[in-house]
Amino acid sequence: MKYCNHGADYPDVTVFKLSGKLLQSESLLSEILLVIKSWCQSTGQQAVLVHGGGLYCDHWCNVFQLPNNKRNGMRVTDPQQLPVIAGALAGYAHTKVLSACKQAMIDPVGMTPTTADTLSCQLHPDHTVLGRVGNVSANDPTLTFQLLAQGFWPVFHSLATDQNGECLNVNADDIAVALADCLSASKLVLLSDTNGLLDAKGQTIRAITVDQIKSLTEQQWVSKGMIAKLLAITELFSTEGGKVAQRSSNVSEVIIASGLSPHLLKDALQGSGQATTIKMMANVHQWQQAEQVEIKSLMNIKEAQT
Ligand SMILES: Nc1ncnc2c1ncn2[C@@H]1O[C@H](COP(=O)(O)OP(=O)(O)O)[C@@H](O)[C@H]1O
Ligand SMILES: CC(=O)N[C@@H](CCC(=O)OP(=O)(O)O)C(=O)O
Repeated sequence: MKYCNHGADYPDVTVFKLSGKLLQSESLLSEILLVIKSWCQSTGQQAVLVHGGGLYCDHWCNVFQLPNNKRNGMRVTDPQQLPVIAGALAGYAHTKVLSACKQAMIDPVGMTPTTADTLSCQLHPDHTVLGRVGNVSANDPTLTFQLLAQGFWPVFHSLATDQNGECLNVNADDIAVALADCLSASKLVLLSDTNGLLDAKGQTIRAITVDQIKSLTEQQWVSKGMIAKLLAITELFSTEGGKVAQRSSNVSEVIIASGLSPHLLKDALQGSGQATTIKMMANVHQWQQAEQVEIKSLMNIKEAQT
């Protein structure tokens, strides 16, 4: 990555991704933003927001009798669907988030992921199946850093353009991961509608390491968007000689939590709530000892597999 480890002059950034499911109540959304703001004030972190809007795409595609198909949580996007999807993501959902920021006394600046070449975007490698879906990677954090330095909160939607200026639909989790990489964020927080990754009994798996992700995505009880989310996270890390090695990104911790309750989010950000934390450390026992984390449910999965 081009812009990693760029030294102390740059802000300590946490990227927060808001699922489209959290945008339905503007008052809930602004309460969530207040929790994020207060956490940033107490930790010295600077927030960059990314939002989805999948449920609005579903709704408007149904209204206009357009197809509504997904593969492992990724929307299959026909060219004829794009204007509707663009309106849902970069118009309807985006405006809702900007407006909730105002309610929370936050100064937002709305951003397209490819504005000022922040991210670069190409047609997805699986485009023969997925259609007009994009794949993003880190490129130039300059504008985002300038906005942060001036006290603004950059807010990204997930509609991007490729090198020819063609519009592509990108999964918002992928945007969040690429931004975390681009901004050398120390944390990535993915806010959805479940208390993190749930096991077969519906209990939160509180701690996993990145090298366990692949086998988790093969479990029957992990499906749909959770597969896309977990696979997106692996992009921040790489393995070397069978061991997990951190990629050039700064991210050391990813949290998957619910954004449906400000109270639960507060706990999750303090590391004490019903949420899943994904760390790079390869040895889960080491981590358990180091952080006194309860990972019984995860160990059950491992036992069941052996
Ligand atoms: N094991 C699991 N734990 C939690 N959620 C899961 C699991 N398996 C499937 N899911 C589904 O994945 C969804 C989250 O993915 P997605 O719908 O893409 O969310 P988002 O809107 O946050 O991107 C959850 O709402 C849930 O329905
Ligand atoms: C390619 C792809 O899957 N794009 C997503 C973009 C929106 C999104 O990711 O929204 P949520 O975070 O609310 O799920 C979609 O069309 O639904």
